[in-house]
Amino acid sequence: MNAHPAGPRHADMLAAPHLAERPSDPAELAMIPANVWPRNAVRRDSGEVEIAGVGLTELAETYGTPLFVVDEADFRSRCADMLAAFGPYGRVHYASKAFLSTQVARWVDEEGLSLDVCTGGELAIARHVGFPPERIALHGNNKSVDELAMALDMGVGHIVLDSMIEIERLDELAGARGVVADVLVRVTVGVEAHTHEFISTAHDDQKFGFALAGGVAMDAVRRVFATDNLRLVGLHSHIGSQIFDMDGFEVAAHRVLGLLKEIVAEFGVDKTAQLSVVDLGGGLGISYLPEDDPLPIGDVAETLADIVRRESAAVGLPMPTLAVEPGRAVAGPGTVTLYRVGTVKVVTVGKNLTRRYVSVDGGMSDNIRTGLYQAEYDIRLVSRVSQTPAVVSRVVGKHCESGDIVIKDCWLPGDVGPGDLVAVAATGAYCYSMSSRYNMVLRPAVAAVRAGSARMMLRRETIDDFLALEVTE
Ligand SMILES: Cc1ncc(COP(=O)(O)O)c(C=O)c1O
Ligand SMILES: N[C@@H](CCCC[NH3+])C(=O)O
Repeated sequence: MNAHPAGPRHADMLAAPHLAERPSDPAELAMIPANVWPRNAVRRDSGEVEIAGVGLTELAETYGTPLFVVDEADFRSRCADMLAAFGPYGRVHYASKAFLSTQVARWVDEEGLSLDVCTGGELAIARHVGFPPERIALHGNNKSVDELAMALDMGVGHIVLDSMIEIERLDELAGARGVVADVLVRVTVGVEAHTHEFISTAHDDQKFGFALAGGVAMDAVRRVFATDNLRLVGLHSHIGSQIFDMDGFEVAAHRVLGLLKEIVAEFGVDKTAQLSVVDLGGGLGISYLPEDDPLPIGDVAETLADIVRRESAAVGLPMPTLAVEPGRAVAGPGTVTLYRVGTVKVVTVGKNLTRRYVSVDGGMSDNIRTGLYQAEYDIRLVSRVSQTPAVVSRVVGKHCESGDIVIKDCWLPGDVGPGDLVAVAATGAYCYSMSSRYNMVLRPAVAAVRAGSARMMLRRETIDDFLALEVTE
């Protein structure tokens, strides 16, 4: 039974026509969907939500809001799941762009994963914690001379080549140091992954890698073989992000193995013996909404391994080492962003049509994904439960931008108001790491919770941090 009067229901559904039916039972709004929220998140009998035994109200009081709350055991268990699933076939590199801090780098190391970095900054964090360099891979479409030199000096495991200029640059740098650098060639396989345009990376018209089309990738391989100081150890492909459908990986593997066959045919089995890695990149999707249903990671690993085994057999090559680079699937689900509600406003947007704006104390500076990709999230009132019927709400931030939307349309209890705590789930990937200083809003703190206690991972930014950059005469 729907407890809300028919008129307003009609009105607010019109304001958000794509939203699912109004939850008829307030308990539905109070639930914490296990497939979206951190593994150790539960709602207590008191109504408050806890993560790993620590109440979110207490966390807000201790550290302030907005606050990223990281369930450490969740992060570590996803590393372990990845290793269990892919370990038998090869290697797992955590894509640190999703979220990196010194503590995260240590967790990744302790859990036995390798680490992908894309910049000197990410590399520096890895170096700072003594991450074993042989388990680090360096990516990036525009690595500077300094970044390449730093990677060589650290002795990283391999570097993923992305342009002809970079091949020359790295060859020279390696030669000057008297070392031979292990490299992968990043191949753009021409696949449109079923994802947002800005996060799909293997269609032809974009900036990453060497195109298979027109023989560009093969030319890059030839150039690498012609150098004195580079050793080609594998091929790399990354087709995009937040992918649920394995078809894109199948096409990618087919094309990468096709190229491998060409390489072996041209250079012979002996000269290509070291060429043993096929890296299919990252992109494994996660549940942002309760209805999202990605394949279990074990099934993903088996499917990818089957594809690579089949495709290599088809071209008469042995099964290569399969490498993957998940970022979101490791870091995403174990973190929530905790906000405090500041204001609520009901705005008339048409005849008999209103929209309710719930403003929180963060916004596009801590989560740009809604604005950039029209990303959708699950949000819950976490400081209490409410018996008030659900109302369509738009959760917005505090920035001077009408596009500063955290959640475009969602159901929240009708009495959510100033002082309430709400939390947005699955914000562990690409939220803090893509955060900005817009409007001089301080970057949130990040706290880790584990077995009933909390500690700071990254403190909140301060005005003094801003002022420290200012150069005064
Ligand atoms: C080369 C490469 N590897 C790995 C990743 C990680 O992707 P995801 O976080 O979707 O697993 C990315 C980002 O999409 C990437 O560009
Ligand atoms: N940053 C994107 C994905 C691209 C990641 C790097 N290639 C996201 O938030 O989904």
